[in-house]
Order: sequence, then C-alpha cells, then structure tokens
Amino acid sequence: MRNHELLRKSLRKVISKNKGLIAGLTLIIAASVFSSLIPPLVLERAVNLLTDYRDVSWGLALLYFLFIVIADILESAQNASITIFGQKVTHGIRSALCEKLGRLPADYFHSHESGKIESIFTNDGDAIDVLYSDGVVSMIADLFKVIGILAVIFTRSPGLGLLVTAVTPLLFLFTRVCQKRANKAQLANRRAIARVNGHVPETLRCIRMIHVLHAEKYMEDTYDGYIRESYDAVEKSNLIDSIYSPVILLTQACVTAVMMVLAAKGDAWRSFFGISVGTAVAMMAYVNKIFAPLENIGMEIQNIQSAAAAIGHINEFLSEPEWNPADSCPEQDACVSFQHVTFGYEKEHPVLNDLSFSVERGEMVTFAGRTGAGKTTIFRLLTGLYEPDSGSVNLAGRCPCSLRPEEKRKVYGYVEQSFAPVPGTVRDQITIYDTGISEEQIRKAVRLAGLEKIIDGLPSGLDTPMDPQQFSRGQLQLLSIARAVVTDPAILLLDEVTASLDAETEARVIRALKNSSEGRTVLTISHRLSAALGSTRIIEISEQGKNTSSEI
Ligand SMILES: Nc1ncnc2c1ncn2[C@@H]1O[C@H](COP(=O)(O)OP(=O)(O)OP(=O)(O)O)[C@@H](O)[C@H]1O
Repeated sequence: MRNHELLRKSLRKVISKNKGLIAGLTLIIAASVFSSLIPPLVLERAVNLLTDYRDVSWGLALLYFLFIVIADILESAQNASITIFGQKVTHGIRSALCEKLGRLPADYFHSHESGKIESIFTNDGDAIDVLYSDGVVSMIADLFKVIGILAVIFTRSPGLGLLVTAVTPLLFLFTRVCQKRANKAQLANRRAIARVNGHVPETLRCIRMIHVLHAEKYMEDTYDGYIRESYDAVEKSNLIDSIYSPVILLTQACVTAVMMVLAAKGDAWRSFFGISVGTAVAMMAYVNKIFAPLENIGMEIQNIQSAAAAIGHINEFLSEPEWNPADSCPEQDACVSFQHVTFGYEKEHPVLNDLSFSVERGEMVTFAGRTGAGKTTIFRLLTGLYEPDSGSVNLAGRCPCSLRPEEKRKVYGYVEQSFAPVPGTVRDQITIYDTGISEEQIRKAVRLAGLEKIIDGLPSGLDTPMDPQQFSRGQLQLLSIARAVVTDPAILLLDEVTASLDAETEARVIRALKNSSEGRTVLTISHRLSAALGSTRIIEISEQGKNTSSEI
C-alpha cells in the first residue's frame, strides 16, 4: 500500500463512522454563515426607516436581536462540532498509530530513536489534532464567510465591493507576514524556555560539583543567556501584536472614510456606492466582520503548513514494514531447540553462527559464554522478538514467532535482569491486566515467589497502588518471578536474574526460583545460578556464536 493511502484509509474509516456528524457539521456551517449575514441587513432596514422619520416596529427590533442571538448560537455550535470532528479524526489516527506500534518488529525499535517515535505520538498527533480542530474545516467555514460578506457588499454597494476586494489581498498579505514573524518569535521563546527548564534541574542536580569546580559563573551566564533569548523573543512578538491591531483598525476606518467621501461626491458616485444611511451602517458592519475570518484564515494556513510535516512523519510510520512471522515451522520432539541457526541484528554481522542445541522437557540448562557472545540474543529468538536469518527455532514444538500474544505466557515465563513496572496496582504487576488469571493463580504465584509477607504488609495488599520505591531490588525480582510463573508456563527463561543483587538477597531469589522451577524446563543465563539451581547441563556459546555442550 502506498504511503498516503495508509493515512487516507484511517481518515476514510473515521469519516464513514461519523457520516451523521459530518452532515450536521456541513449544515451548521451553512446556517452559521447565512445567519451571520442577516443582522446588518435588518439594521439597514431599521436605520433607513428612522432616517425617513418612520417608526421602527418592535418586531423589527426583536428580529435584529433574534438574528444576533441565532448567529452567536450557530457559531458556538459550529466551533463545538468542528472540535468534536477534529477529536474524532485525531482519535482515529492515534488509534491507527497505536495498532501499528503493536505490529512493528522488534528491530524497528533498535533502529529508531525512542524520542522520535514518541514525538510521532505526541507532537505529530497534536499537529493533526490542530489541523482538523483549527485548520481545514474552520478554514472552509471562514472562506465561506468572507465570500458571503463580499457577495452581500457587492449586491448592496458595487463600489464598496470593489474597494474591499482590492484591499482584502493586501490585508491578508500583511496578516500572514505578521503571523509568520509572531510565530517565529513564539517558537524562539518556547525554545529558550525549554532550555531554561532543562538548565535549572541540571544545575540543582549537579550543585555540589558546580561549587567544587567553581562553575557558578558559567552556570549563571548560561542561565542569563537563555533568559535574554526568551526576553528578546517575547519583545519581538509584542511589537508585532502592537503594530497589527492598529493597522487593521486604521484600514477599516480608511475603507469606511473612502466609501463615505466618494458617496458624498454626487449622484453618479452615490448610486455606484449605493449609499443610503442604512446601507452605510450595514456596510460598515460588514467591513468590520470581514477582518476576523481573514485573520483566522491566516492562522489556519499556518496550522495546515505545520501539520504537513506531521502528516509526512505519520505516513512514514504507518508504512513501516510489519512483523510478519512464518506461521508454521518444522515440528521438533525436543522442548526447546535451535537447528543450524544463524542470526545477526545486521545481516552482515552475524551474532549466532550455525548454532544447534536441544533441551528436553524438564531439563535445567545454563547458557554460558563471554560477554557479547549472544546469550541474550538466544532468549530474544526464543521469545519470538526476532526471527533467525537461517535455520529454525522451536519452543514447545512451535515456532516462537507464530505464538499468538495470549498463548505466549502459557508457553514461557521470562525473568529479566531488572523488573519493568507497569502502571496500576501490585496485582497488575503480576497479571499485566490479564483478567483471565484467577485469584488462586495469583496467590500461588505470590507463594512460589516468596512474596506473601511483603504483600500482606502493604496497606491494601495486592490492591495497593504500585510504587517501585516501596520495594527493594530483590523484592522487585521476586515480583518478576511471580509475573513469570502466574500463568503456569512450561518453560522458564531466566536472564541474569540475580546479576545486580547482594549475596543475601540473591539467596532469597534463588529460593523463590527453586520453588518456581519445579516441573518446568528451565533455561538460565548465569554461571552462578547454574550450580545453585541444580542445572544439569551448561551450553557454552563461543565467540563465533557456536556452542559446545558439557554435562555438569
Ligand atoms: N539490538 C541490538 N542491535 C544490534 N546489536 C545488538 C543488539 N543487541 C545486542 N547486540 C549485539 O549482539 C551481540 C550479542 O549480544 P547479547 O546481548 O546477546 O550478548 P550476551 O552474551 O547476552 O552478553 P552479556 O553477557 O554481556 O549480556 C553483542 O555484540 C551486542 O553488541
């Protein structure tokens, strides 16, 4: 599928789901534009009656107020519907981004900086939000408003119509120049403020070192530099603001004055400008009305331009190749096996070279080898994060990549070097939001991991909100073990589980692992653990990513 088609597909999905809202929005915009044109016409009629020394009926006066109220209500409804539509589109695109994230292969996250991915979800997502809430649709509404006002002015006063048509492009140009400069200044201010925000905590964090190295002056000067940048930028932005409004007011006054002077010149001019007193009042109202949508259109163009880059990033992200694992692989008798596996994160630099080994059900095997030999890589292939370049990997008779997400936790439990908390309660740390896990399973996992006393000591037990500060490093590893065994998996993968623990804590973790390993096939990375857990075999991974196997 081509790049833009992916974004279009997301948009089409949102549009087809919200046909009613879009039809309503179109009607509201039409009604809002139409109703905003009526009050000056009623005013024209009233003033003409007054200047002819005739009575203005209560009905006409009420009609005037009624249309003002209706126009205001419709404008609010228009803004609200545009915001709702914008939110729906943004929600649709953000959901598409999130679904895409789940389908990306593991190496995407190694070849792309996390900051850039985050920025697609935050900054680019926000730019799309602004594009639809305060860009495309509002611009169409404002354009209709300008066209409507010009049309009425032309029918009432062709001369004034020509005058306004001549002035409008100049005014629009002036508005754009001011907006661009103001935006540039605001951006510079935001950059300077961001630097200040980074500088202050950095200074506080390193305050001792700053005093020791006498770097106070340098830190002060840097801070002053950022503040000056911000001050200059704000000053520039204020200057533009202070010029813009008077120029607009002056132009309005000039147009009105020219209209009046020319209309007063004689019959031919008067008929060209179509001026009765009432029409003059109405035209002044229209001239005043045309500037607001013009200014808005300038801002909306700005929003659309800023969103162009965001659309590019989102398109690029949506067209990234997806995780497309083989759905079947040769059946193997062994519980875990590698058959002539060659794999490299970059194809030209293989980490594992023609690696073969197999582990029988119930075996306890340790992988050893120098740092960087590829032990963790073996686990990454076993958990299906990567596919081998050649050869086959088998886990419980299945190709790991073909395991559906809901199957994975039943086949293997994975304990890493450090615990990765998830938002929520202590219970959520164990279940990872899997509502299919029963209370009994959770209690059993807590018991196996030796966490009973710790959890009983928490204010609300398992339902205590998770705060990693409440747990020591060893206790967090016990939580990792409970998380790995709660689904009663057949295979346990332990990657340097006790690497960063002191001897006493390590002993507790080993006790928990021993309890949890019973009846399972256990693969560990760690020399120290192999003896403590009672491994029966060590598979040594050599520098070339091959293996030698030795019995203990
Ligand atoms: N995501 C990655 N992208 C590119 N190269 C990687 C990636 N992860 C690991 N490597 C490289 O692959 C090789 C094997 O790494 P791996 O982590 O599997 O080794 P290890 O034997 O587990 O090492 P250690 O004992 O230090 O944990 C190393 O040279 C490492 O630099």
